[in-house]
Amino acid sequence: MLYSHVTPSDKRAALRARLAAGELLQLPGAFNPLSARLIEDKGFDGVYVSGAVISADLGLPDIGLTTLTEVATRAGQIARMTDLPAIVDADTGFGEPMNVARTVQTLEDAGVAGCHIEDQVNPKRCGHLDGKATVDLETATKRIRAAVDARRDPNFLVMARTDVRASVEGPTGLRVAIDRAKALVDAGADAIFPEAMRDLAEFEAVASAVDVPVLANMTEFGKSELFTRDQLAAVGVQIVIYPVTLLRSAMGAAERTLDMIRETGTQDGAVGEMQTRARLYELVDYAGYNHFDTEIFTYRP
Ligand SMILES: C[C@](O)(C(=O)O)[C@H](CC(=O)O)C(=O)O
Ligand SMILES: [Mg+2]
Repeated sequence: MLYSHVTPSDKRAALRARLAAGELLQLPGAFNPLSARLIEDKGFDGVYVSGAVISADLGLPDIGLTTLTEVATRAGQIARMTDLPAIVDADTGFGEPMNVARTVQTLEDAGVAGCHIEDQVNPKRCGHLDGKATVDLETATKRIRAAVDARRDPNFLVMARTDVRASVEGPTGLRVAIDRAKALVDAGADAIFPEAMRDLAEFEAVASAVDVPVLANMTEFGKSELFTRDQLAAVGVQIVIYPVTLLRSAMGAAERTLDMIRETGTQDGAVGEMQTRARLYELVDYAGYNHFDTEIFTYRP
């Protein structure tokens, strides 16, 4: 009822413990606070808050137009609705090292369990688009060091994302990505997000080169194939995100329903696919609110 009863520091400690135990964690992207409840209800390990989704939700392309305030607010709204840890996409940290420090403290205050900071130039773009440019290693490591120094909860997970694998300007390629991943771990990164890996062998090469958890981004229509949990576990990946999957699914269903209403004059044929009123009420825990007033939950299916 109302919100998660697990504190942000307990969520962070739990996330750390599971990663330290060598588990593989699956984090679907929540496109709103309600979907975070669904992710928890279905037994997932955590919730991802995607920059691409926050941008798309606002009708914007994912090219660094969103602000720290917008991202932290949305991440906080999502994080507070679930007992699961939430990891948020902090893009480039919203500026250079001093901004990164402020970003980390703001995200800590928002109650998330961790974030990732990438080495693209400002303004960034979606990691699976062509034409990306990355900063030099010194700037990339400074961002991570600033993030690590700024956090007040040592369990807040600072993850470094490197986009060099598929960048066209600046250093590029798998070898550079691996060297950079190692340098980012030396700078204090708790985990590595190697963006736009081409195959399982590339994930394996990164995972075996660093002694921190590695994240695999299973985004659709991108540069990486969609591997299964077991395939990724076998090559040493520990965190898997499905960043835009639920938004794409929901928007696909919305489009089909709109077409149906236009074509047939009614949504009746789509009702079977919809989440029922009863299920929605279950997710928002209407019944729990009877604690305050027994007249609130009067709905019977
Ligand atoms: C993971 C990602 O950074 C995101 O914002 O969710 C995106 C996902 C996408 O655009 O499909 C990315 O750059 O990979
Ligand atoms: Mg992003």
